[in-house]
Amino acid sequence: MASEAAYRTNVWVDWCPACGNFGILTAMQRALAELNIPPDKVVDVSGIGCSGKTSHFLNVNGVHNLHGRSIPYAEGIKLANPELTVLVNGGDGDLLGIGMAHFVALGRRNLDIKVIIHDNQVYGLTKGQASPTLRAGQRVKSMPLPNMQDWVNPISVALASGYTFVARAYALWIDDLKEILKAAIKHRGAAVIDVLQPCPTWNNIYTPDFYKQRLYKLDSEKDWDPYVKGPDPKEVAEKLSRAFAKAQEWGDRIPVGIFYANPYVESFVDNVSKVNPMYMQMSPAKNVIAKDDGTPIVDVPTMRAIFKDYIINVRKKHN
Ligand SMILES: Cc1ncc(C[n+]2csc(CCOP(=O)(O)OP(=O)(O)O)c2C)c(N)n1
Ligand code: SF4
Ligand SMILES: [Mg+2]
Repeated sequence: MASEAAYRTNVWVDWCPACGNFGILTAMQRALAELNIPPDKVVDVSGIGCSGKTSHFLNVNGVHNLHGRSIPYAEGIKLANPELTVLVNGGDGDLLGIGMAHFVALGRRNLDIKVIIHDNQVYGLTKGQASPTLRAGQRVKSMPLPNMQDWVNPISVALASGYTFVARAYALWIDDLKEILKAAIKHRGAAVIDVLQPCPTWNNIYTPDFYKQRLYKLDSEKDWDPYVKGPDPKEVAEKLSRAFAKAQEWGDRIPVGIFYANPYVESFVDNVSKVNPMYMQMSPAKNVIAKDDGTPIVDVPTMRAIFKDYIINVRKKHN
């Protein structure tokens, strides 16, 4: 097993004291260490926000990207080099506000990327405005008036978008979060973990005390089993309905754990491999793109040969 320290950078972690992001960072470092994934085989793409700084603090390849655009950037990385473990760390504003369309599109594609939502219900970096996960009528301390818009439920949106691994965790329950992260990373397909993350600086509603009184683990429910056991549409429908029903619980009791996991849906990489059987051996990152003198290599005959049969079959089907 690699050591947790191998995933730490020597950059000063400048989040506020007691910020829930510390728990998320530690859980990620431990999960990667326990899975023994070398840092150079992992990429973390993050957006803009306090959460966006994660890519500086996790010792893997990192991209601190444009606000809301981490998912398409991560998709490009994964498609160019499908052997990498690709993580996205973003805020609730970054992923469910400005970046929402990309969030939905990733679920639909089921591309093997792990999205970690730092869900603090505020725009932390810009001083505590309401984010898309703050409920209507709520007013955190920097808001002059209560929130006029209602929330989006990240679990319901993820289930409806087609994510094949959907979970919620709590940033201060580091061991549980670590285990969920490990399961998400091992899952072949698009995964999302909505991490409830206290922001002690701006969010005076969703505090550790609030969560302590309400959170319960889905695992503790009798007969809770979120994993689909086979490619049976009836079972899929039943597991999805249960997950949707659980996602509506947000009050005196708030569930955390894995809501839904379906390993039987083909990932986008599997689908691309069907179109191009040489994809894994010849993914874009493996291609030599220039000669020693810098002249670009465009190997049209090889590409044509790879796609010929596929194109003939498609034409036959549509003629
Ligand atoms: C295109 C663009 N619009 C707006 C901003 C301003 N901005 C910076 S961070 C942020 C929101 C951060 O909130 P969230 O994504 O929830 O992250 P947190 O700070 O809470 O971790 C906004 C609106 C920006 N940087 N770029
Ligand atoms: S503002 Fe909130 S989310 Fe940002 S670092 Fe401080 S406590 Fe964390
Ligand atoms: Mg936020």
